[in-house]
Amino acid sequence: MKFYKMHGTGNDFVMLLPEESKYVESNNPLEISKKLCDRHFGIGSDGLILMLPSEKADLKMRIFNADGSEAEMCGNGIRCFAKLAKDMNIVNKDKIEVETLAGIIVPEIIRSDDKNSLIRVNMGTPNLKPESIPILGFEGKDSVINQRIQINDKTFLNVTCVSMGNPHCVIFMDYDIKNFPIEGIAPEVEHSAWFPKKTNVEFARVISKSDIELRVWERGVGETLACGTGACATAVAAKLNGFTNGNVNIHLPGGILHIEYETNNVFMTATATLVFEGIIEI
Ligand SMILES: N[C@@H](CCC[C@H](N)C(=O)O)C(=O)O
Repeated sequence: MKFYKMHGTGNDFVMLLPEESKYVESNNPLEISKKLCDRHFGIGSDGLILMLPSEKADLKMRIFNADGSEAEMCGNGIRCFAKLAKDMNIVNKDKIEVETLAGIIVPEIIRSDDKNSLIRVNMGTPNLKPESIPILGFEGKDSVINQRIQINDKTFLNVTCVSMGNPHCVIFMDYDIKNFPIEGIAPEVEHSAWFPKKTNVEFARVISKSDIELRVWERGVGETLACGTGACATAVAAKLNGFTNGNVNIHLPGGILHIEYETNNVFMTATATLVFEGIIEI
């Protein structure tokens, strides 16, 4: 099976074109994604992305995490998706509509060469309703902003929850984020009873009105070098808390994602890169 290995700021994906995607879709995508994403016995990636025909948009994207679970959306993945679709002549325009489980998302290629493209994505409107994230324990409330949450023996003092189609639990802290023991703490949040669909977990430190340092523990993956929806959720959460303006640079281990959030829609701008292509027997 032909595949393309791509990354967006270090968040890496195995990407398939429509013919291979249709095959995988009808042959247990959960198991195939676990196999392809395995860093020792497979190609190695944070997720598997399928490119499929759509009745509602130019194309449909399905994203499977490395553990085989399906997610609603992937911000870094959709930039890679747009680059691959244009470079492989699956679409013949720079701005495309992509059907996802989080609705129609619109990436636009700003500039491009063989390996790298700069892409701006209209990521849609963030949803703050507790039942949409979903988070339990806040029934009847409009949002979960700057809340104190207890998980097992740990108390998180400033938690803000945002859905970008997928769930995000943003925890602000004044801590040396680079040395934060994320592996020992984040899984308890991801799997906590507060989040019936589990959650992505963001550990954020506000550097200035326009810059945030971030590490992300992704649902179904573990720590990744970057998370597009996580960066958007963090930018929204920071603005709601009054920490930042609408235009922020999110500094992640894999690079910088630029996020714009004024009123309704969130826009994300960053690169998408083709690493290599190959053939694997499945
Ligand atoms: N890396 C992604 C998000 C992928 C899905 C996530 N792990 C989930 O389960 O919601 C991004 O760039 O947004």
